[in-house]
Amino acid sequence: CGDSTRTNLDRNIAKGNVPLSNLENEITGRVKKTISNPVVIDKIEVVKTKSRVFIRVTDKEGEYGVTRVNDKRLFSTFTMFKKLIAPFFLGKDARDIAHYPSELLRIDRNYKYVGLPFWNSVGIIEVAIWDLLGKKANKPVYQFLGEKVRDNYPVYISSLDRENPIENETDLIKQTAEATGATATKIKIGGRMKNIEPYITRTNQFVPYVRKTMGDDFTIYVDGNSSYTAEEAIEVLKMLESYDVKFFEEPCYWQDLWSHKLVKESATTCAIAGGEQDSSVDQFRLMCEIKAMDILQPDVFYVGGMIRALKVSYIAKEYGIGFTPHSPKAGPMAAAPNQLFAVCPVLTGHQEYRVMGHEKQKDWHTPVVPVNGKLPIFEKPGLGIEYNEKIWKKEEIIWNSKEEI
Ligand SMILES: O=C([O-])C(=O)C[C@H](O)[C@@H](O)C(=O)[O-]
Repeated sequence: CGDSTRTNLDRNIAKGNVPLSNLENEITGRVKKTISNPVVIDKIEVVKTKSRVFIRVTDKEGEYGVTRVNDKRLFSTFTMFKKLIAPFFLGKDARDIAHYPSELLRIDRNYKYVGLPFWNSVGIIEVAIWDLLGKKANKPVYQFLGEKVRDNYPVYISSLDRENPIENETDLIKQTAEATGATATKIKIGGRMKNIEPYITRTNQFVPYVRKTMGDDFTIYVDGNSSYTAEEAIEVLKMLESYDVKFFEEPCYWQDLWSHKLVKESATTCAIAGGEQDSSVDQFRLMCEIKAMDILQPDVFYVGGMIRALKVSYIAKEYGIGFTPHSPKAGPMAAAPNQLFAVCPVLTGHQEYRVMGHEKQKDWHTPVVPVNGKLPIFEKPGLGIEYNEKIWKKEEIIWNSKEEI
C-alpha cells in the first residue's frame, strides 16, 4: 500500500472498492486489455527545444511519449537519473509501468537513495511512458487509471513571487482572474525558510490588500514555503483567519510534521496543507494518521509519477482528508496532474494554475487556459497535449540512453 509491503493495511477505499494494494494490478489489467502486444521501451532521451527540457521515451516501433520536465530538478540530480533510474526501463514492456516504481525501489541498494531526487527521476519517465501508452491506444491516459469522476476542475491563480511589490503582484492576480474567470488565488507569505523583514511586513500587508482588492467572495490561500516555527505560524494563522484565508500551505519546515500538527490544532477555519516536497507514500499516510494536515499536496513528478500520486489520493479519501496537488504550471507540465484529476477519488477546492499563465501560452502546444475559472480534463490521446512536430526538428539531444549504455 505504501512504499513498503504492508498488506495488513489493505482497506477498500476506492470508488468501486478497489483495495489500494491492488491498484497496480487493476491498472495493468486495463492497459493490457486495451493494448494487446508488448510495448518494448527502446530509448529514453532528454531533449531541449524552445528553451525547454523534455523526456522522450521511444518504443521499438518508433512511437514515442513525451513530457516537459523541470530542468533544475532533473539536472541537479542527473547522475541518479542516468545511472540508477533510466537504465531500468530499457527493454521493458511499458504496459507494466504501474508496477515499475515499486520494482525499481527493490533493486540492489536503490532504497538507500529514495527522496525527491530519486522519485522525481522515476516520475518524469513514468509520465512520458503514460503518454506513449495513451498515444498507442489513441486514448487519454486517465482511461487507464480509473473511472472518470469529473470533467473539469476549478483553478486558483498561483502567485509565486515574494519580491514584487504587493500592488503589482495583486494586479497580476486580478488580470489573470479576469482573463480566466478564476475565483481563487494563492499568495506567498513569509520569506521561504525564514521569517524576517521585509517579509514579515509584506505578509501583514499583502493578505489584507488581496482581500480588499479581490473582494469577500474571492478565495484566498497562502503558502509559507517552510517559513515559520510552530509558534510563529500560529500567530500568523490568527491574522489569516481574520481575512478568511482558506488554507495555509507548508507553514513550518516541510519535514516537521509535529509543528504542522500544532498549527492545525490551533486552526479554527483555515485548513493546513502540505506535501509538495514529500515523496514517500508512507509519509503521506503518517500525516493522515497523526492528523498533521487537512490537505495533502503531492507533486505528480516529485512523488514518483501518476500511480504514486493516485495512491496518495486514495489515502486522502481513506482518511477523509483533502487532496490538492502541487503544480504551479500553466503549460504542458499541467497535463499529468490534469489526467490524474479525471479519476482521483478526492480533489479539494481549486487546483493550481500559474499567475499570468494565459499570457504565457505558446503556439507550439495545445493551450492550457481555464474557461469560466475551470480547466477541462484533456481528452486528446496520451497526456492530452499536442506539439507542433516542427519543434523536434530543432531539438538538442542532451542525453540518449543508447549512447550512454
Ligand atoms: O506551492 C507552490 O506552487 C510552490 O511552492 C512553488 C515553489 O515555490 C516553486 O516555484 C519553487 O520551488 O520555486
